[in-house]
Amino acid sequence: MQSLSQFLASGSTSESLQEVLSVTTQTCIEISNALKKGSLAGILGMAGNENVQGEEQKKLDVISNNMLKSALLASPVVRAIASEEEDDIVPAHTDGEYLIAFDPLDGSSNIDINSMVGTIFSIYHQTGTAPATEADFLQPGKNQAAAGYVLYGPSTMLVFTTGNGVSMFTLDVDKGEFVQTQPTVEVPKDTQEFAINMSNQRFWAAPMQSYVTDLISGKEGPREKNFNMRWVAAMVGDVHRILCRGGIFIYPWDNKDPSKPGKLRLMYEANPMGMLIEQAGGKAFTHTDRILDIQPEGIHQRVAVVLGAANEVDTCLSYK
Ligand SMILES: O=P(O)(O)OC[C@H]1O[C@](O)(COP(=O)(O)O)[C@@H](O)[C@@H]1O
Ligand SMILES: [Mg+2]
Ligand SMILES: [Mg+2]
Repeated sequence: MQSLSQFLASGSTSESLQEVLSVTTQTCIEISNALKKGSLAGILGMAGNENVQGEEQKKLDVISNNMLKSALLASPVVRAIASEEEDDIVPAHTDGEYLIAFDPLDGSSNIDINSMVGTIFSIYHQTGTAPATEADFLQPGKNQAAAGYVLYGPSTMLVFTTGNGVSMFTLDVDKGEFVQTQPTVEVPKDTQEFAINMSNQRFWAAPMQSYVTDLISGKEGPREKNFNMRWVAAMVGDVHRILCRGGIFIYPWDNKDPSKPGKLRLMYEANPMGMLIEQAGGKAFTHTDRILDIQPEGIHQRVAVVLGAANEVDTCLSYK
């Protein structure tokens, strides 16, 4: 089995992109090791701060953010970073070539119950002669040079794309390196499994209410088949399941909190996952637009997300 470094060196990935991927994934191995210690290392629980989006930070949100931030800022190929846990972008090297946006710990509410969490990253190639600014990050997701995540589950897995399909790697804990365990990934076009937080049902728009009502009506309803439901409460876990066995994941628009009509972040969650899903043959939309075409207006922008099995995404969006 190929190690990550062998895989990267054998393809067409530039040396500088290999460096960014290597720094990011090595740091994720360190995060994985920290997570394995859990309570023993005193790293669970609240940090006592809020992030820029008004969310309570867990200690591990802060720890994983600091680990990625310091490792990436030290790399000469990095031009700047943006993180869900940082108010503003952080410029690194003016002559660096890459902008990296990341969600250092996705699924924070799972940390204290020892359930799945992950790190999601999105990489853009961008050069310039002045220090990077927020405007440099405001590019549509279709410009991503690479995107991926590390899932900290029963095993630690790396899933990423550089625009030539998706491959999966598993952490060999004895060697401390990722090895390729699945060279190609394809999301089947049809599915009988959906993921949505049903507790928000009353806050959704009418078309989403109708779509989900039809799903749960099963064989006796208009869809004439039974659907199963799963919700990991960590997008990284739900998307991983879809890449492994198919399905549709939805975090729709809702009117629960008018300041957050979509919960998921465009730059740190929707764009990287959108690229992975498209590269695996699926679709990724808001209620109206292809996610990767959205021109971002701010680094912490939130969007509605409907992604996964191509035909099921089409069916969901056909409800008006
Ligand atoms: O609280 P809910 O509605 O179950 O939301 C879960 C969603 O929120 C998120 O946890 C948000 O991510 P963070 O943990 O990075 O804030 C997604 O991963 C997940 O899909
Ligand atoms: Mg997240
Ligand atoms: Mg997070």
